[in-house]
Amino acid sequence: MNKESVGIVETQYYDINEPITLDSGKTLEKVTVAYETYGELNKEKTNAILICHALTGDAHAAGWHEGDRKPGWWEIVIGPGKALDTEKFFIICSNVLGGCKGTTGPSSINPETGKQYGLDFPVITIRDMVKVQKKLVDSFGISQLYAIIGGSMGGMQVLDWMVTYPAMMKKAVPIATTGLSSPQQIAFNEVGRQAIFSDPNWNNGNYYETGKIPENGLSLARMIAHITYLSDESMDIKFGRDLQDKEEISYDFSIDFQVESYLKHQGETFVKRFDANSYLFITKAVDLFDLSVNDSLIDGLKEVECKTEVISVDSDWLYPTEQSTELVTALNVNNVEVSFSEIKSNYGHDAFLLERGQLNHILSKFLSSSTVEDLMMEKIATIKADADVQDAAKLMLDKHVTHIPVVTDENKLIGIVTSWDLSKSIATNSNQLIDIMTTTVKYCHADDTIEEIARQMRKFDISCLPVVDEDMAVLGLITTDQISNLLG
Ligand SMILES: CC(=O)SCCNC(=O)CCNC(=O)[C@H](O)C(C)(C)COP(=O)(O)OP(=O)(O)OC[C@H]1O[C@@H](n2cnc3c(N)ncnc32)[C@H](O)[C@@H]1OP(=O)(O)O
Ligand SMILES: N[C@@H](CCO)C(=O)O
Repeated sequence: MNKESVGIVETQYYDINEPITLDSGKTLEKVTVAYETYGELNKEKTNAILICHALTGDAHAAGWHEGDRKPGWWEIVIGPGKALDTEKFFIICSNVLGGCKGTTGPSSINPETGKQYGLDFPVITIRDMVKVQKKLVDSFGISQLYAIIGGSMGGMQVLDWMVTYPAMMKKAVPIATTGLSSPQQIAFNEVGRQAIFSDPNWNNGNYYETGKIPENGLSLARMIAHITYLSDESMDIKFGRDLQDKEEISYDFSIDFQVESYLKHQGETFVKRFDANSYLFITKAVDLFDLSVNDSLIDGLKEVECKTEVISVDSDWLYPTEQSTELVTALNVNNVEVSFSEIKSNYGHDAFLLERGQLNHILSKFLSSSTVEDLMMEKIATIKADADVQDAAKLMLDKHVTHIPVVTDENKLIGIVTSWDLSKSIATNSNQLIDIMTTTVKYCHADDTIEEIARQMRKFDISCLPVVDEDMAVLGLITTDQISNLLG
């Protein structure tokens, strides 16, 4: 285990205690979500980052499960000192709805029958996966994520979050992905599904009790898909035309080339870790993904509010760079603050799982906070000047805060009341907020730099500043604790 790792971790489980209505109109009465977290959630709950996994990933993004020979799938970027620095951020990653690694999916028990769902599991969409993730995020009491990040199908979830819950994140990073699945992407998924359907062991999805799983079909599906995750160049570098365990070609249909052996290995290891029915449902969700409205991604992304970094891979022919630049264009047209990076790699699509240096560089640059807007708490408690001191005290206890901006009916800042002011009220025996609140209140703007306001806060020895717009309307609060937490 290397010293930048989060170390030994365990998957946890969250039961959603209400039915989930899906895009199809069907309902899942009971959903369990498998998830892992790394790092600490700060007391303002402003440092959470949600990681969304790709097609066959799971909640185990970083660290080690006891006894495993490999760490989580994104160990290269998650951990102390890495881009997703667990000394600053609270990282959450959950297994998707429909998966087979702890979250409810076709291999889970259907409460209505007491048997595995199989094909009785409803068809799900990326939005349904996101809906389930939102319930998990809500369960932590997080009202806004600092960022949401994911590659491939994980990038689709990121984009869906940006559209469905636009105020739920400050920053988003969709990687090696698309706003809608192309015919070629659907075609590869369909070939994989047909491989599973054609395996007699698949038995219309009823194989859990027969003990005979559709290994051949699932393995073939993975071999086909795996080719699309590589590039011609990387295959050439890895294998060339080298022979596997033989000096000469054998003129039969046994394995001659290393690449054949490699693909066989990829297929064989995959069937040990993945459920064939999950593969059907999740690839279907990918195929159905389409954020365009009236055939337009510009219309589809018009609700997006957060700062976005779109990342592609130059050798990715499955989710080519053009699909990322289409996203960038659509976000630009919608006045979203968007930046774009193309990873230079010969790995192909899977580069988003492998290119440690470039990913750490791009992600840490994008995630580092430079303006008040990046760090401030939104959706904060405010109070009117005609309230009494007891109302303010109750609000502070309820919301676990020590500073409340005092505002007019139009939400304009006219003062601030702090826990210190409340003690003044006892000393002076005054019950009206107006008598004890501070009216010469210092404030800042969303586009002020963190350095600038940190200097101001030090100079005036204050630990909290209201953030206002040009009309003095309150937008949020920023505290010295948040600044020191997230700047490290
Ligand atoms: C969110 C997520 O995406 S999670 C899911 C990600 N994980 C996967 O997709 C798992 C399968 N995919 C892979 O292994 C991907 O290629 C990656 C990106 C994860 C890893 O890539 P790389 O480190 O370049 O590994 P590579 O593609 O060379 O595969 C190495 C494996 O092939 C095996 N292999 C290499 N050459 C041969 C060969 N000639 N014959 C047989 N097996 C071979 C290695 O022994 C190794 O096996 P192991 O994984 O069981 O240890
Ligand atoms: N190889 C990764 C990426 C696919 O997009 C996976 O299997 O999830």
